[in-house]
Amino acid sequence: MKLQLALDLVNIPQAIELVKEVEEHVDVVEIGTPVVINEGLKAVKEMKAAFPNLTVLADLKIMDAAGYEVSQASAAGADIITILGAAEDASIKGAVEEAKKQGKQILVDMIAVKDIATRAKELDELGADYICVHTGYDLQAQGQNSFKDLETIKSVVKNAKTAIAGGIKLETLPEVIKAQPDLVIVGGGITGQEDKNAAAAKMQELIKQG
Ligand SMILES: O=C(CO)[C@H](O)[C@H](O)COP(=O)(O)O
Repeated sequence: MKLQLALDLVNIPQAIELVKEVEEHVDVVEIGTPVVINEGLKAVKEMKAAFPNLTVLADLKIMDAAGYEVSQASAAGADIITILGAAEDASIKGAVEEAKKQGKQILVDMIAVKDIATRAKELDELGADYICVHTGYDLQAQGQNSFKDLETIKSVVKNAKTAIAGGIKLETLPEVIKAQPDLVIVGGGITGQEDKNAAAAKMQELIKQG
């Protein structure tokens, strides 16, 4: 099980400073969608240049023109690129094919997918590297989470790794760990803490204990 730090509400210098604080305790650094919208793939490029040994995920949430967008994110240095599970199969195939060509990986974000079990099974067969259940900010605000959806994908997915994102905090992490995803994605649960290093360290400790 690995820990991914999601950076969403920062600019590039703030993102780099934040990673310096927690680098030793995280496995993957995510350049979040708002950062890519504000700063472009330059954010991925600068993060990879600053931390060449860290795995960098570009949270592009691709919906179309998938092969092209994966090729651009790969050229910027992303190791993992996200596409939406709601995208057409042709787009998923395009993303997977291009990622394979570039030696990169695809994480499929299940945000807004209604029939999680059926779609996860299909995405697994289409060759996704990761399938990620995700409660976005707008549904977190309504008190929702993805813990049940994680169990659902764990029961149907045969090849892909599983991931979970959306409002995970130190207090809720034990429940997530119980379901044994391959990747736990945490944004505000680390970046919103006064002592970010301590928060990331504690989370990584719990994750390592499994
Ligand atoms: O992709 C995202 C929002 O669309 C976030 O990166 C993801 O939800 C993790 O952040 P947080 O732990 O703050 O919810």
